[in-house]
Amino acid sequence: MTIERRPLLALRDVTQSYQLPRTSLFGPRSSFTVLDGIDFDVCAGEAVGLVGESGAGKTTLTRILTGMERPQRGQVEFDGQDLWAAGAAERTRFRRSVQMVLQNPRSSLDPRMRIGTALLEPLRSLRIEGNHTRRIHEVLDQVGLDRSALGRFPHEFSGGQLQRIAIARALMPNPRVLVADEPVSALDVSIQAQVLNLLKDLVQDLQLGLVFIAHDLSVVAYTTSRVSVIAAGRIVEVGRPVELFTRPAAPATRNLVDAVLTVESGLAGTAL
Ligand SMILES: Nc1ncnc2c1ncn2[C@@H]1O[C@H](COP(=O)(O)OP(=O)(O)OP(=O)(O)O)[C@@H](O)[C@H]1O
Repeated sequence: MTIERRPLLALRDVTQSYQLPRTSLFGPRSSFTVLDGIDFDVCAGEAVGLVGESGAGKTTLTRILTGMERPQRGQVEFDGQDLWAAGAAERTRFRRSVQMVLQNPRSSLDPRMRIGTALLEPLRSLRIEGNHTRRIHEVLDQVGLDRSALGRFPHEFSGGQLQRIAIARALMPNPRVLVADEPVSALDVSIQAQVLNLLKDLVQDLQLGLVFIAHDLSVVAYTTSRVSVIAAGRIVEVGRPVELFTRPAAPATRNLVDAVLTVESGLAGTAL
């Protein structure tokens, strides 16, 4: 018996291009295709990875996936509904349901705002009503932070704790999908695993969909069960991370794996 996969969030045949500036006063404007026929999805309780060289299109894909940019062609589907064809109520539901975790919590959290206020902020901006204090306590428990954090400022926390706070902030609207763009690359290696384990636990416990973008292939392999490789705006390979990274088929995947091996052999050659 085959179990039907029902994606929570999906891109279907998404294409995006940008107009380039004219090279002469009356010359034609040419365009640059950043994403070309992209299919990408995530189900509830699933962590999927997105890897690709710099400039491959990851940021643009993320902006479209989170509704920040409208694709020129193709669909963004959330819970089976076309985001850009949906009405205002559906759009609002989407904005609450898909949240981002950014790379550097030191720059994504306002240094002058106490943590309690920072956690309330998404509820205010998304006009979510209810018992906010109870919600804050619930979310602090989910990310393993003490309530004493609420009255403190960002500079009083370590990088790992701050990323927990940033994850808590993303969880406040009770999303169904988290999109994490390099969530541990600004952290010490020793605490990266703690944040990755937290994300993995949240995927299981809350049945979240997680889209995980990172340069570090070992981090992607640890966190996700399926990876898409993007190169020059196209998805060139999809598979289970360990298989993909040990037996890459697409040249772009091979390049990513070779880049890791080059760095590792370079490090092995340095006298520490
Ligand atoms: N608004 C824009 N106008 C023109 N070109 C753009 C625009 N946004 C992105 N690009 C180009 O599209 C390509 C893909 O960019 P994108 O930022 O999505 O890549 P990326 O994979 O996220 O790279 P990185 O990992 O370096 O952030 C790049 O060549 C970039 O210069």
